[in-house]
Amino acid sequence: MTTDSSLAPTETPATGEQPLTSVGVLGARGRMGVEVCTAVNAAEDLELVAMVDDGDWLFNVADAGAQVVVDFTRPDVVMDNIRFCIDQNIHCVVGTTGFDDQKLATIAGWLEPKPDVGVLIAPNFGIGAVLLMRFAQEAARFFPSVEIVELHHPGKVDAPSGTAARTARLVASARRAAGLPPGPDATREADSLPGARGADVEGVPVHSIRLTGLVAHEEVLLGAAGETLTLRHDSFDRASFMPGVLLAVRQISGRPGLTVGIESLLGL
Ligand SMILES: NC(=O)C1=CN([C@@H]2O[C@H](COP(=O)(O)OP(=O)(O)OC[C@H]3O[C@@H](n4cnc5c(N)ncnc54)[C@H](O)[C@@H]3O)[C@@H](O)[C@H]2O)C=CC1
Ligand SMILES: O=C(O)C1=N[C@H](C(=O)O)C[C@H](O)C1
Repeated sequence: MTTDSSLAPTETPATGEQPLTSVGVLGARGRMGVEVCTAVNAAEDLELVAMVDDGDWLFNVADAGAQVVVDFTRPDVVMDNIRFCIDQNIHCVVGTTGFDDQKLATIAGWLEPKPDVGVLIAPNFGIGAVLLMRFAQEAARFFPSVEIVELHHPGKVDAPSGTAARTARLVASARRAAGLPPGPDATREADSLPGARGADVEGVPVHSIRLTGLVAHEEVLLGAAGETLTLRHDSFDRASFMPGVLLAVRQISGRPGLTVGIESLLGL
């Protein structure tokens, strides 16, 4: 195991005499699951011991002795998977989206009697996306207008994206802390078609685009008198998420309890 936060996906820390960390992947046949299995297989300090997808026996991960489970499944099944892992004393690294405060509180409750088990839930493992969220949070109080556009492949099951929802919440919270209204400074009252101004996440409009050819992209547009600032992140390939996923897999056993986002792992 390493605490090295170096993020090159192909870089494998020297293992010496250290035992391998056993990893199980849930959603192993999905777009992200396939990529995670490849990344774990390529890491010399990790061992892929179980690949589970819909219809497979979930106990496979426990039977195979997984110490860490990585979940990239669906918002409607992920809570059951996390509950199972906690019950089995297996650490959990979760990329699946769809978490609100209530679900996070439920997981924290499940973890109470299990002080050694770690669950990390990150709406985005891409380093650039994490930085985009941080930059948006920093910029929010300087601009009266802020809107978010997220753009994804058409197979995505949820909208808005978990990343966009979290970005909006972080922006709204930064604005509240500065004594500002959540934004935007434009009205929705004259909209002739419902939805024309996007979804409202804590007062921040979020617009979702689904387009063949895209992978995962987000823009935060901020406006003030006579100027705009556009922050944009693009994941052109799912490989972009793997350094963050592997970092979390390597660190989770040293981080018991619930962690949201990989910011703290990156020293942010
Ligand atoms: N946090 C991050 O950085 C990222 C998060 N995601 C999120 O990850 C999730 C999965 O995304 P994709 O891989 O694109 O979806 P996908 O639809 O390609 O894959 C999901 C897989 O989960 C499987 N599955 C469904 N129910 C299951 C169950 N009960 N047990 C085990 N496997 C089950 C499906 O059969 C499928 O193979 C989504 O919520 C997405 O938003 C995606 C990319 C990056
Ligand atoms: O489904 C995806 O593809 C992605 N999902 C995550 C999200 O909803 O934010 C992360 C990234 O945007 C890719």
